[in-house]
Amino acid sequence: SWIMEPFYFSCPSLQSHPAPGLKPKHTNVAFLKTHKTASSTMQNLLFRFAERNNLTVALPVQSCAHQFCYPDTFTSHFVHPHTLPPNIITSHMRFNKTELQRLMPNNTIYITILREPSAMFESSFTYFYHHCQSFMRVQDGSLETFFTDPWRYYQAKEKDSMYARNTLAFDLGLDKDRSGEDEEYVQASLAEVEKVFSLVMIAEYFDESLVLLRHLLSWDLDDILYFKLNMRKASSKRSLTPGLATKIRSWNSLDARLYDHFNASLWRQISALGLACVAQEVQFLRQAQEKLMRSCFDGTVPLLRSASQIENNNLRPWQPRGKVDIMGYDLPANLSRRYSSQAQELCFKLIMPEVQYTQVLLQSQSICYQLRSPQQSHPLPLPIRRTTPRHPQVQQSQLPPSAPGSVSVTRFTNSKQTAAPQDPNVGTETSQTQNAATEK
Ligand SMILES: Nc1ncnc2c1ncn2[C@@H]1O[C@H](COP(=O)(O)OS(=O)(=O)O)[C@@H](OP(=O)(O)O)[C@H]1O
Repeated sequence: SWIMEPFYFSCPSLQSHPAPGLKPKHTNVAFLKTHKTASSTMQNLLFRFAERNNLTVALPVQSCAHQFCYPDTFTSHFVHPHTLPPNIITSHMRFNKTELQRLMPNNTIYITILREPSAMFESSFTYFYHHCQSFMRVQDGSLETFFTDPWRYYQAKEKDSMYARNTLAFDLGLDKDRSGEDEEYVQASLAEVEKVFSLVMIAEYFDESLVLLRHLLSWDLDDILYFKLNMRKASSKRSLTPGLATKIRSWNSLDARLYDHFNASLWRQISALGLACVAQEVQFLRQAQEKLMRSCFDGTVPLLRSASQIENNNLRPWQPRGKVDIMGYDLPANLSRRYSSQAQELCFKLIMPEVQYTQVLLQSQSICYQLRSPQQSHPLPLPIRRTTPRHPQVQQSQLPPSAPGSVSVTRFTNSKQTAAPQDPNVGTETSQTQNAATEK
């Protein structure tokens, strides 16, 4: 355990959720991974929980890359057969309640996460600038210009237009082109989301949301430890004037209504558990996190780096094209001398980006599938439709060699490139084109 002292403290139980530890951990979870909302951090936490508890994570077929063929509406055909029947599902998708309910066990708990729309849109505009026609039309690449006349740049029918308006509503399966002033539509949507999702986390109160999650699922504090992933470098961010933030919220008015509603309901749930008590759990969580960070990073601050500076391919986050810099971590070289392989694996997985972790999990689950059904002759899942790897830095050859049993972290930690680190932004022409066509 990485917790400083045994974690006896717990908020008093609610009738709806008995205190964690008083009933078995809930293991069937569907997390709707919305865009630019801290969802990769949350996905990593769920992947690790699944691995620790031998659970099956539904993963996309290879032709969908690492997301369920987003922005198409989710169907169970997008799920890789080697990842069935699932306990957990967490990769990007456009939500489809009926299909998910068909796929997931009956007692699945549905959760999702929202972020304040102006902050979310600013992140999305930078990240998807070269992957969304509506943004690319803005020649000077500035948010201010987009908001001089959004209708001039936005085309509702384009396949990638969901990045440019009400992305959160779209991810939830709603109509991104309805206004937040359409009261009937808003009320029906809020009611539907409330009916399906037991918890809507809020990125600005990520730790408080995790405390609620821990109570909802009867998990331990250890289960909600995380390191922040998929962060932009400070120089890739821009601060918003109040005027611009207001324009962004009004353009994304459906997202704003969703956010305001679920932010208020998060705080009602926190109050019901006890404000002081949630604050205390948050403090324990942060202390445990700091201890874990110091342990993984040799007692120093984490080695937060731009992708091009990360030597280990398996730790490089995917980089969108353009000027945005997505940060990742490198582990100290001497980790293997100081820790057991289990501790190294924890440190490694805590900082493993979405694309690589998805591939690692698919491979390890496929191996388990082979062991369960030995008549299958292929050691790796065969792609339904062969595609060029979506991210130039993640090639099939970089996958760990397949071997029965769990994937060993030492294979990853040794997988530094011998040549100079490759700039992940520089791919072949084919892979660049592929990125443009299919990227997040
Ligand atoms: N724990 C926590 N709390 C608050 N915010 C966090 C956290 N972890 C990640 N982040 C921020 O979330 C942004 C990335 O979101 P996603 O991982 O959902 O993006 S993606 O759609 O999967 O690409 C990205 O925001 P920007 O840096 O503004 O782009 C991250 O910095």
